[in-house]
Amino acid sequence: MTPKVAVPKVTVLGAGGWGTALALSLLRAGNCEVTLWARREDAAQELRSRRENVPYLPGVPLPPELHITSDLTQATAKAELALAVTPSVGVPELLSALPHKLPLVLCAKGLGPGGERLSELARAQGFTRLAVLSGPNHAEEIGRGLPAATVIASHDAALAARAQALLQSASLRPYTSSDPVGVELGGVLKNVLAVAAGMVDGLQLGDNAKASLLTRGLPEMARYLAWAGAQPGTLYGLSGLGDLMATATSRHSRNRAAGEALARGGQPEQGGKVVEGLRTARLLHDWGEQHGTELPIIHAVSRVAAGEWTPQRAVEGLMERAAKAEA
Ligand SMILES: NC(=O)C1=CN([C@@H]2O[C@H](COP(=O)(O)OP(=O)(O)OC[C@H]3O[C@@H](n4cnc5c(N)ncnc54)[C@H](O)[C@@H]3O)[C@@H](O)[C@H]2O)C=CC1
Ligand SMILES: O=C(CO)COP(=O)(O)O
Repeated sequence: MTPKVAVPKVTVLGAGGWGTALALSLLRAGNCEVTLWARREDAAQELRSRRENVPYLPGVPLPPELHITSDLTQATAKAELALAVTPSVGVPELLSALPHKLPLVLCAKGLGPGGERLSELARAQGFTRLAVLSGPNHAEEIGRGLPAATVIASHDAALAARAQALLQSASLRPYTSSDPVGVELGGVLKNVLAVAAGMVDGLQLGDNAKASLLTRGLPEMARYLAWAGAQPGTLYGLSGLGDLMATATSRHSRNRAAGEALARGGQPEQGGKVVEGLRTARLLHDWGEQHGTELPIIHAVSRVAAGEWTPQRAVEGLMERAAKAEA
């Protein structure tokens, strides 16, 4: 009799749109058993009974083999790997409830309460096996199995390769990277520029304005990434430019839609869905002031999001800056 080979178990922590899409991606890859953890038992029950994530990923069936629980101990007990996919504000609480030996792939695109990288928070809490996953990946498309690429970055090459092997499928192509700082921050900063792009859409300023704004946003991203110690080329990969292109132009992007709503005088956050770029804009704005670093577009988004400037005032402010060379 051939001995039974244990199937690896992977848990996805966070049952919003992105957590659900990643759980489906792991199932499609077919190399592990997958558990999806929801913070609230009523949400877990709803997912189990409807077999659909109606609030966050409607129209995508959840197959019967997807385990769903709100019991964190049960979700992580036998997991060889966990994907942390709550919004960034929920990450500190999640980390404090997890065993430090659990290998973690951080998938949120936001910063900690004091502007820390989420991987910095995790390391400070005692986690040693850490990776980040980021790229041009709208949950609405990945959830439906449309083809996409992403990046899994870690100083722990074996962990990045393992996560890559567990996620690689006909519809998702994960690359590995040894620059977790650059990969994590690309997804964080592009959200702010996506809000700005949404404002351009809302104000109907045209394609030239949007291309100019996004291109001039890149040096702002580069300044922050350089300060954080990222490798310079990472900004121009999938997790930087790639995600910026996807988010700033997509009908799916909550960040872009939030900017559009702000420009039209509406509410930026709708349906309980997280808009990371609004909070990130303020944290980066504060960092820029502290370090004397010019971040004019990020600064403008932060002012508009805080209700301190009108979107028109932000445009004037950007257009009336002193003349300078492009570099
Ligand atoms: N939606 C997308 O296409 C993508 C999202 N991301 C990032 O993934 C993270 C999660 O985003 P989504 O899944 O889209 O969010 P979502 O807005 O679809 O859902 C948020 C989920 O998190 C839960 N939640 C809220 N606060 C929580 C907390 N304190 N602790 C635990 N759970 C909490 C909510 O109940 C809900 O299930 C964000 O950082 C986002 O930027 C990254 C790539 C793609
Ligand atoms: O990060 C994303 C796509 O890569 C999702 O962007 P939004 O949060 O703006 O929807």
